Amino acid sequence: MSDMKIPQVTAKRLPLYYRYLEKLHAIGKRRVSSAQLSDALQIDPATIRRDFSYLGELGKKGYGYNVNYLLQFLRDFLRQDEVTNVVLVGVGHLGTALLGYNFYRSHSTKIVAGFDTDPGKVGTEVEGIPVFSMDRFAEVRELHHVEVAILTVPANEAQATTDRIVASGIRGILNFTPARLTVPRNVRLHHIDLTIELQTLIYFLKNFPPEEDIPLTEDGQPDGQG
Ligand SMILES: NC(=O)c1ccc[n+]([C@@H]2O[C@H](COP(=O)([O-])OP(=O)(O)OC[C@H]3O[C@@H](n4cnc5c(N)ncnc54)[C@H](O)[C@@H]3O)[C@@H](O)[C@H]2O)c1
Repeated sequence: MSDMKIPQVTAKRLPLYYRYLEKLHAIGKRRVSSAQLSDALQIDPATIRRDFSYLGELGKKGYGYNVNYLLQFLRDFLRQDEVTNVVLVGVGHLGTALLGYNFYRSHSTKIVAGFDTDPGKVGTEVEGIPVFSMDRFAEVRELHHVEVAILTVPANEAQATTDRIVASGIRGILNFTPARLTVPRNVRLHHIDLTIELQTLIYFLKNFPPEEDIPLTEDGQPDGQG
């Protein structure tokens, strides 16, 4: 169904419709008219009708659209149910916090397993997520079709761990360690360095103070701004 040819402008609007329909569904609404959708999303009703016409016979004249049906249709179309499984390596302080967070705002990403070398952690569950030994990495990765790993091991373990998980089939790494990692060209590496983020914030605060910090002249104009 998602291979259906629809104009790009329409395809871009589909997630907007989807999110709004999800809201309607959550409050128990069963029907919606193109005029109501138009009001809520600020999209011309004719455009909405045309967009939906690309998707097939979805609405009846004078009845509007069935929220449930439309939602299911768009869900299939957008494959919103498809979840990307992710693993986390290094279930320490930061790793535990991230397992607890588990990207709860996204329905499409989920940490399915943690890995650690500490025998005291292996075989336990942290925030309901099982922790495995590194020996089982390849097996668990394959079982859950995981291509993305979050790295929260100590910096001096980061490169060796990276080499190991990449050899097991990981193709994307979110690196929270301060280590500068080397990966093959077919692996995507994203680095999150909280120290640099914090220092950048402090630098900007010092050198480019927010508006409120600019001293005002007596008549309320920013000082030295003419
Ligand atoms: N804690 C923070 O606020 C914070 C913030 C930013 C970045 N970091 C970085 O994140 C990383 C983790 O920090 P932390 O405070 O959670 O450390 P931590 O020592 O609490 O946790 C590290 C975990 O990794 C495990 N581990 C060690 N070697 C391993 C290996 N080879 N394979 C798998 N697991 C291994 C340890 O057993 C431990 O559970 C560090 O590199 C740190 O610099 C931490």
